[in-house]
Amino acid sequence: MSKSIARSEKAELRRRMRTARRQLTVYQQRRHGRAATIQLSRSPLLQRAKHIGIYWPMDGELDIRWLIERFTDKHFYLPVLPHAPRPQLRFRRWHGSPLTYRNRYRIPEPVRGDSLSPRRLDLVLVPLVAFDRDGARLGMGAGFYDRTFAFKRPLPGSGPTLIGAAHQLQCVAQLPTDSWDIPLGGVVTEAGFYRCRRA
Ligand SMILES: Nc1nc2c(c(=O)[nH]1)N(C=O)[C@@H](CNc1ccc(C(=O)N[C@@H](CCC(=O)O)C(=O)O)cc1)CN2
Ligand SMILES: Nc1ncnc2c1ncn2[C@@H]1O[C@H](COP(=O)(O)OP(=O)(O)OP(=O)(O)O)[C@@H](O)[C@H]1O
Repeated sequence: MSKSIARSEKAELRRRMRTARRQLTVYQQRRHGRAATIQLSRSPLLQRAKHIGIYWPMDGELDIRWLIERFTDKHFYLPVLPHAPRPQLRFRRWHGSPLTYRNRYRIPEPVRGDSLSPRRLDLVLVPLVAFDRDGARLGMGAGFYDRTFAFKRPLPGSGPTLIGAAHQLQCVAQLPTDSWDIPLGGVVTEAGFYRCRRA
């Protein structure tokens, strides 16, 4: 039996995982990013997808931007923070070129380009702070991805498949889940590509 993580330990876990991933060397970062990109490249899920949500890595997150160079026939989109009153992320087309605008968390965003409703993406590669084998995800704590993909809750097979992307060290024993959490359909790390049971 794997040990469960108590709800009260979430903040501490977030701090610990963010520190651990930031402390990876540049060399480890590159190796993990390349290995995970290769894992994804082999997956029929990625091969079949046309419209793919990706992210601009920050704070030691796994860097899988090589996918854009490898799959020039696919359309990639970056998350754009919502403006009140709408609480969901939008996804804007990105061709891989440098970006100058940064949002309030200092994460680069494209300022022009087609945006696509999150429902119309085929696959979303989701950044995360920690994950477990069942597809539970701990994020930065603002609930953006959960709110954006809340429409999947009553219909888990609808919309895009959500695949977490992380370093293997971000894998933990069972995370506590909340009613609003949207489970991941899988997770990719430098060590492999796991499909999860719950989604
Ligand atoms: N690369 C990447 N892009 C992403 C996300 C992510 O997790 N990773 N997001 C996933 O949801 C959204 C941004 N979510 C975020 C939520 C909270 C904080 C945050 O708390 N940042 C600071 C403190 C806040 C501040 O400076 O005002 C921190 O580092 O603690 C950052 C991003 C959209 N884009
Ligand atoms: N579908 C939703 N409707 C309303 N509020 C939501 C929804 N999903 C999440 N939230 C809110 O977002 C807050 C943060 O959620 P949580 O701690 O699970 O974020 P996270 O998944 O770690 O962060 P993120 O997705 O930004 O990386 C929760 O307190 C909750 O109130």
